[in-house]
Amino acid sequence: MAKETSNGDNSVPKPPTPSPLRNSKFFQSNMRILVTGGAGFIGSHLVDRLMANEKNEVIVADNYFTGSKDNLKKWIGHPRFELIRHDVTEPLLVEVDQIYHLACPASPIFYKYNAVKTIKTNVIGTLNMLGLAKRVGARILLTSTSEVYGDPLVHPQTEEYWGNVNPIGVRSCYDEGKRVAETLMFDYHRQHGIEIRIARIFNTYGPRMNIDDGRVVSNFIAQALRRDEALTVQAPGTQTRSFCYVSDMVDGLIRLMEGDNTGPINIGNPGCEFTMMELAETVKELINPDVKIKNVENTPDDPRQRKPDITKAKELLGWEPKVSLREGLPLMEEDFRQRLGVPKKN
Ligand SMILES: NC(=O)c1ccc[n+]([C@@H]2O[C@H](COP(=O)([O-])OP(=O)(O)OC[C@H]3O[C@@H](n4cnc5c(N)ncnc54)[C@H](O)[C@@H]3O)[C@@H](O)[C@H]2O)c1
Ligand SMILES: O=C(O)[C@H]1O[C@H](OP(=O)(O)OP(=O)(O)OC[C@H]2O[C@@H](n3ccc(=O)[nH]c3=O)[C@H](O)[C@@H]2O)[C@H](O)[C@@H](O)[C@@H]1O
Repeated sequence: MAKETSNGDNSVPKPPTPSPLRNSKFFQSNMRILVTGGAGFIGSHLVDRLMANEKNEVIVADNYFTGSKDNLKKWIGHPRFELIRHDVTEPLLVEVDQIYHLACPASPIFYKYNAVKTIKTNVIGTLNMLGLAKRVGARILLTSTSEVYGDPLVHPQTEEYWGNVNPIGVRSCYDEGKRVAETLMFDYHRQHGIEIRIARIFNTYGPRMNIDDGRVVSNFIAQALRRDEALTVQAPGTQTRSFCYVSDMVDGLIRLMEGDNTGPINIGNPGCEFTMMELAETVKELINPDVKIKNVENTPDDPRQRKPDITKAKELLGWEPKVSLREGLPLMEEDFRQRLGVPKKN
């Protein structure tokens, strides 16, 4: 027997009818949102913000490589929340309206640990999430990175800058991986009409970063709080980063998802550009004036300068960061003190 079709010519199958429960009392939320990598640092803060809206139902898919259930413990068991142990390099079948695709190790130590897996996560993982978005008609946001600009020759970096990236270096699994992920997003958008959003995130810090994450802010705070450790400034110490507090970042990501622009859009804090030596001195001043600072060797291809031009974020999203580094560091210090069991002396 011929299949019933939408246009009567037997070629295009009719779309499935929505579940009869869709409009019943059992269907409570207006928006079902998937957050991949939601057990990680930025992801768990994003989940907190999304869960604060009672109209949202949130599903987290994470393989716990760098994330932890601990970051989500207040939501486990909540009727609007689900947590799935899942690796995005495998397909995932869930019915959702929006996908925040964050899954990917972010600290250089962790993304270099298994470089092949990192590139698979960026490429196959993003393909899988785009396939899901296509199947269910969901809008998808990719958390790309300022690392797509490589070791930038333009300062500050605008979204139009194509970057200066080593395609065969030790960081390539991450920065070239994210560049391919951006390409896939745009190809699915052009070819299949998928609604996409791309955020280029610049160095973000805050509570819940892994204590031994290896990134500079978490390293310096942990070193300042642990006895007999020095702040390890990697050579030459004049390299810069611009540090964005996590609540500002989450606000920017949600505005991008909710708005009308595909991006890519830089989200970061240009007001907080510091050299690594200046950052070490600020941590010393604010957290432990007795801590020593020592120079150590750097790793290959470390970008020498980085600062976002956020004109687009301001104009298109009405977004700009609010939290300065001097305000953000003490908030992170408090969280690290609790987790390390180092109370503040009065
Ligand atoms: N924090 C930053 O400064 C920064 C800057 C630029 C871009 N980003 C991007 O933002 C996202 C989140 O970064 P973060 O700082 O929260 O890092 P994070 O390492 O804390 O979180 C990443 C999460 O993804 C999960 N994950 C990794 N590989 C996975 C896989 N194959 N399948 C399922 N889950 C997987 C991890 O377990 C973890 O929970 C990443 O995509 C990262 O590239 C972060
Ligand atoms: O914002 C981004 O786009 C990217 O930024 C970071 O990459 P990176 O800037 O190299 O992050 P860190 O490892 O925190 O290094 C920042 C700087 O601090 C220096 N550093 C790091 C650690 C340390 O103990 N001491 C130190 O001086 C590094 O040499 C580097 O110059 C993140 O790790 C990436 O996930 C993210 O995509």
